[in-house]
Amino acid sequence: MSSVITTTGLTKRYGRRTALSDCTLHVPAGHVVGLVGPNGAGKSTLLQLTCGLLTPTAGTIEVLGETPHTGSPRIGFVAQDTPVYGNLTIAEHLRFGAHLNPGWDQALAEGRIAELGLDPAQRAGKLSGGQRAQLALTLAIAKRPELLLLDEPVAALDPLARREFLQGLMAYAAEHGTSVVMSSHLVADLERVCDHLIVLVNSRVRVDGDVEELLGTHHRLTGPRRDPSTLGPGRHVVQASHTDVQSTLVVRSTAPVDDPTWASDRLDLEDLVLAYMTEAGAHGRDRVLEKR
Ligand SMILES: Nc1ncnc2c1ncn2[C@@H]1O[C@H](COP(=O)(O)OP(=O)(O)OP(=O)(O)O)[C@@H](O)[C@H]1O
Repeated sequence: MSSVITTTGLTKRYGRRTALSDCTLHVPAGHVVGLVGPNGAGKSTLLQLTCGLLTPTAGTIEVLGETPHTGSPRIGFVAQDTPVYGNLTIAEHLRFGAHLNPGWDQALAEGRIAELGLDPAQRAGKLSGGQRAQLALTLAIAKRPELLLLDEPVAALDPLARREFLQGLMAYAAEHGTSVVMSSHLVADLERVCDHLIVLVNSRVRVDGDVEELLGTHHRLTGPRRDPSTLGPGRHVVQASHTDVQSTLVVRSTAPVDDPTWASDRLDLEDLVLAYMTEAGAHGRDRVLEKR
């Protein structure tokens, strides 16, 4: 499977602060990828490295087969603060986009502005936060990029606008074969649209995989209290909590857990992400339980 983003040992430090550490990833082409993690985990840093706005401190990154550089017409990037020019009208933004981008699709841009009910003569500075986000997305997709990078694109949108935005994005990506990487804290939204998930915690990649496969291999086990190390080989305990009498584990395992004293449930994506975030917060390290 071809990759749109390949990183090896990718590390970014700002002075003494490490924003991204030893990150090795293969983001498959033609997918909608969710990028999640707590505040400060390194999501924006990874997206900015991907579009060439930042350069690595160590390690390598290749995007669409080349070293990323700013201004690439092959990459559309919508930053977290959805930058637009307050004094320019929407129509002027579109003209600016057409001037800068050889593959600019004016009909797509105008059609989207009309669908959103926005007046092309309106100055961007007078738009609401959600409307600015929609304008920024329109500018990014009208470039007809091969890869679309969106940093918390739905944060400013109301629930209905969010659903419409995500449905529109999926339809667009499927129709044009565009790869999308989208960061968000709204994991339930991502579960509806993403088929690949990356979880960053404490500057490190904790999960990188196909959503279906992740949901199929993670389980919540509940049973009488015991030491999780009795689970056997090949089981990665992501999160463990105990009362006096009961243990609850979130486990990653390819083989079924055949001990009948455990009750096993599937997780949704939000539970899965929270398990990785909670465990990292509590212990800050992996706990892989292998029987020797
Ligand atoms: N320009 C900068 N100078 C110094 N430190 C920075 C800079 N940008 C980010 N950082 C630090 O790098 C770390 C990762 O930040 P980043 O913005 O990538 O996280 P994030 O996962 O996108 O967070 P959020 O969900 O809050 O947007 C944080 O500790 C942040 O304080």
